[in-house]
Amino acid sequence: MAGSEPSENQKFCLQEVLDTFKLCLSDSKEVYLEHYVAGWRGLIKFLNCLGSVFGFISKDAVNKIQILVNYLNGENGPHYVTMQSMVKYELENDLVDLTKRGSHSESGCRTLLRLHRALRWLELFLERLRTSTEDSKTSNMCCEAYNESLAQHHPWVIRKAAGMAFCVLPGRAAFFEVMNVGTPEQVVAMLGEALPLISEVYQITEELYKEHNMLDLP
Ligand SMILES: CCCCCCCCCCCCC/C=C/[C@@H](O)[C@H](COP(=O)(O)O)NC(=O)CCCCCCCCCCCCCCC
Repeated sequence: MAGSEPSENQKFCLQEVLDTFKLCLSDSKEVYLEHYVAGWRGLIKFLNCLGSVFGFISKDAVNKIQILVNYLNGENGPHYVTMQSMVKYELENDLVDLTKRGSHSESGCRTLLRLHRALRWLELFLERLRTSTEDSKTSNMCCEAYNESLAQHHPWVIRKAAGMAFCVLPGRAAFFEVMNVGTPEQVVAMLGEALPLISEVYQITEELYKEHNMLDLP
């Protein structure tokens, strides 16, 4: 179960994240929540390696992951096996605040939407990393990816705090080392393998939310 994944403070390994994203899709292209959440847990490990400045980001992500894990392990767990079944179940049972925050402010659907938007940031950032050169700045790549995605959903104060955190990101070489893959060439190759997987999971989720008019859940 997702709840028994290795803890967030263990050493990060990109291969592991890649493996969990590979497990995310069923034959019929449904997204397994258990593996999606495990993928995020792996990524949070990375964030935790970067230091306490990123604590406020990792805290929010961990909190959201925990909400989903609680549903998954709860009495209605079988409805939360895939994103598709979760959406169906929560909508059919009026468990989602659709226009303004009310009694379902922690629905699975709205919680997952926050992670989904962050996955777009990840996709854009990793693509920049993959095509970067030795003198590229991780802080610039991260900031550009953020402005093109998540920033549009964040209030000024969060954007400001995120911008400050980006400034202390390690340089490209140190960043690649934390990824724990091998030489920069090997990192780039693995990013090339990971990106299509992440991108497919993102697209499927995006379509699902669009189909149900849920891309702006409060
Ligand atoms: C590597 C550098 C990491 C930079 C992370 C970039 C994302 C910046 C996000 C800033 C979020 C700030 C925290 C608060 C957010 C919430 O307000 C906001 C809205 O939630 P609400 O509607 O419940 O209020 N929450 C969110 O948008 C969810 C944010 C989740 C962020 C997860 C970021 C995980 C980063 C993992 C890094 C992995 C890098 C891997 C490289 C191989």
